Amino acid sequence: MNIEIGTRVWIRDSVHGWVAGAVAESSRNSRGEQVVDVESKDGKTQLTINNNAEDNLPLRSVSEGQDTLDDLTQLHILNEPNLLHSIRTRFEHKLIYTYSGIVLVALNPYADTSIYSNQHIHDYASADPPGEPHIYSVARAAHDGVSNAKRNQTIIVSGESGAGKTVSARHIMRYFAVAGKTKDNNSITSTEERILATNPVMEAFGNAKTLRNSNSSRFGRYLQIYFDDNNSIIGAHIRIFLLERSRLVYQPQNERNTHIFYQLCAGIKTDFSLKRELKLGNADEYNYLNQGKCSKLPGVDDASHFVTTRRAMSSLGIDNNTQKQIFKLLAALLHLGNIEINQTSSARQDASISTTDASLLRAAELLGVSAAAFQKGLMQKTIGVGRIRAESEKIVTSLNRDQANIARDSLARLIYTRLFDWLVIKLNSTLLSKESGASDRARQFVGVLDIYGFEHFQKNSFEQFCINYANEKLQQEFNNHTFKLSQQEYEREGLKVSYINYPDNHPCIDMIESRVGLLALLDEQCRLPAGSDTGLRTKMDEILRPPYKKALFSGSKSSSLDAGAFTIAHYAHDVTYDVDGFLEKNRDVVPEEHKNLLNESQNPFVKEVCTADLTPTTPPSIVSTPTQPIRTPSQSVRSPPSRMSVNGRTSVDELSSAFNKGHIRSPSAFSPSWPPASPGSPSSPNVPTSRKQPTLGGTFKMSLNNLMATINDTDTHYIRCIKPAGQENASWSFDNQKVLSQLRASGVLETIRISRAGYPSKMMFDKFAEKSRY
Ligand SMILES: Nc1ncnc2c1ncn2[C@@H]1O[C@H](COP(=O)(O)OP(=O)(O)OP(=O)(O)O)[C@@H](O)[C@H]1O
Repeated sequence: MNIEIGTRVWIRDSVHGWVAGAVAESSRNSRGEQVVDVESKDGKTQLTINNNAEDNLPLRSVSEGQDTLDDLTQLHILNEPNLLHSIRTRFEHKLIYTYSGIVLVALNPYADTSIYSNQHIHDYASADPPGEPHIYSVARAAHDGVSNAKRNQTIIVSGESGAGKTVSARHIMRYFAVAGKTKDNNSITSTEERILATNPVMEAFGNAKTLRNSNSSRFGRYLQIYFDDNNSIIGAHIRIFLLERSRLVYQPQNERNTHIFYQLCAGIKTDFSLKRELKLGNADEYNYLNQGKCSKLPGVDDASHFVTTRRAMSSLGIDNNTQKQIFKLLAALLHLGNIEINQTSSARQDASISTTDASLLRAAELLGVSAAAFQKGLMQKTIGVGRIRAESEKIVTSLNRDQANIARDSLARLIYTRLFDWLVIKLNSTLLSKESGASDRARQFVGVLDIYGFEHFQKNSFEQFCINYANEKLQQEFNNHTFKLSQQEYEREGLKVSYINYPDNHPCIDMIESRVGLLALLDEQCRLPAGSDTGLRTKMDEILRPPYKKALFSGSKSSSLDAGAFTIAHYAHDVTYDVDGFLEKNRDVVPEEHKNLLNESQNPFVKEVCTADLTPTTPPSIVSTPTQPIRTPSQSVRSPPSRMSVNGRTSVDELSSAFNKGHIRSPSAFSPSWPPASPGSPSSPNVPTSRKQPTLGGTFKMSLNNLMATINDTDTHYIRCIKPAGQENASWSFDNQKVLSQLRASGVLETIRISRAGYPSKMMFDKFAEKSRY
């Protein structure tokens, strides 16, 4: 390969990612390799051209209009810097959406753009929709898939925290609510109103202020919107994933608990009777709300949000009385967090709680349990020797203060998770009721998946592992889909491409979920009487290293990390995890005392939420009509229908069945016991998990596979949200490095790699002919 003088190229830059340059000089070294001097705004850079010229010195697109293309696959020279440059140039023109083949890249402007009016929806829903990329064109394509092709659709919205997933999902939901109406009659029917009302409710209970986003979703959600024969919306169904529970009892500096608690404290200030009944004060009086030191946020009116949440709950069939019961449970949690746990002066330093502790009395009253039983339940743990067959085989011991604090927090987390799951079941029963016959009329659905993006922090634990595992599964689905589309396109064009070597992340998924994979090893340790995190780490070295040693699994790369660290080479990034706490979180066992306490409650609502056999609503089982693939807004061809049927079981189902088998645990499949607990503490009884007892990792795997089965039966549309601004979230700000790392992690660049494996450059024939004349 010889690069000529004058060739316009990109060179790597540590600050900007890539900078533009041109080859100024060229020579050969003693090995015969070409050496070039590239001139850029920063001066001259010398580079040796080897076999990786495409990566070292990518060519710059210079043709007119290439830097504002609305579909990046039309780039004459498809490479990372050209793609970045185009996205950036469009963003500077205030164009936040760009197609990259089957993916809509959505940049968060952190500013009002006035492109989401009802008029815009009608325009994109019309017979002659605008060609400009928009989230509404993706929604439109999904709508067409349902109404014309009669196939189920999924819109996968992904991206890092603050990238705009929730806002995008809201826009998609609004599109469906408004698109079916005429321009003159925009009145939304009660069905659509109810679907939109799920947003304030789910966000109040599942979103929180974090450092990265003031309205961060602390769970994943798959919302299925159902259509009847006439293509009218008749209802919806929500599945939830991975609710973050640690936030309930602990918030880092400048972060908050879920919004509902602050809304409740602010909202009942003028409702004296409710305030008296709940005995609640200001949010900053509660340990579970004040740790982040931002219980009041400038510009946020929690009281008015409370009104919105209540109104939304009412329209979803949660009447005032039930709302009051919910608030009582929330208030009980706040009082629970304020119980003062001391230690006795005895040699054993047992935990002690005063019988007159006001918070204990209030929490006990609101939960409908006797204060004495409550006090006892928080200070003791029951352990058994071997398999417990009789009461007499149980040993009750006292906890010390730290252990009692952990027990108290784990009870709070359990109650909140159950409440969240109960709420989802409640909403689902209203969104698509069997009684009204709506579920029988359901024909197709559009699913909107709003899921957390890939995570790699300084310290990564079981939570990050689960999230990244979920992202691996989605990436695999994406790779297969993109690969199939490329093949179909080549076939259509009559091109013979015998083999495309695309990057397949199957080995990584296999390492996690195969019969001797990481999850199996984890479950095995959980079932061993002497199982431990270090035991797991040793097993991983023995079993995972040999087959996967090269790229996928390795011990810690950094000597500063302890022996518990291990690294997985994920498709997006290498992530080093800390094995500490994996067993504990995977077991997620509820202490005997907590089961007893909740079982003895005299409050019917507490019993219903915390101990009853929650029977979840299931979405109608609908199989997509096998038809010819349809086209996306960017003219890509959809994947052929798969033979899998829609799996009606929800994540809630799966854990509920675990519950039915006699284990009181959260029915949310993805609500692991986030916070680390000290070994041997009441929340981490070092008892082996029985074979029948489902583990969180196992349930998570099953739920992910169910989700994948659902998605695989649908035509998929991808929205990759990108947060282009730095930490301060400034409006219309674009940081090259930040965008690049998100493009890499989101799989947008993966499509390029797949394209490169086949025919990377695409040009219309007339353009090609014109260009070739020179
Ligand atoms: N299309 C948009 N136009 C203008 N502002 C936006 C847009 N999308 C997102 N934002 C802004 O960015 C903020 C964060 O967006 P959002 O809550 O949707 O992020 P997210 O990806 O769902 O984050 P998380 O994973 O933390 O839930 C919003 O509150 C809003 O201020």
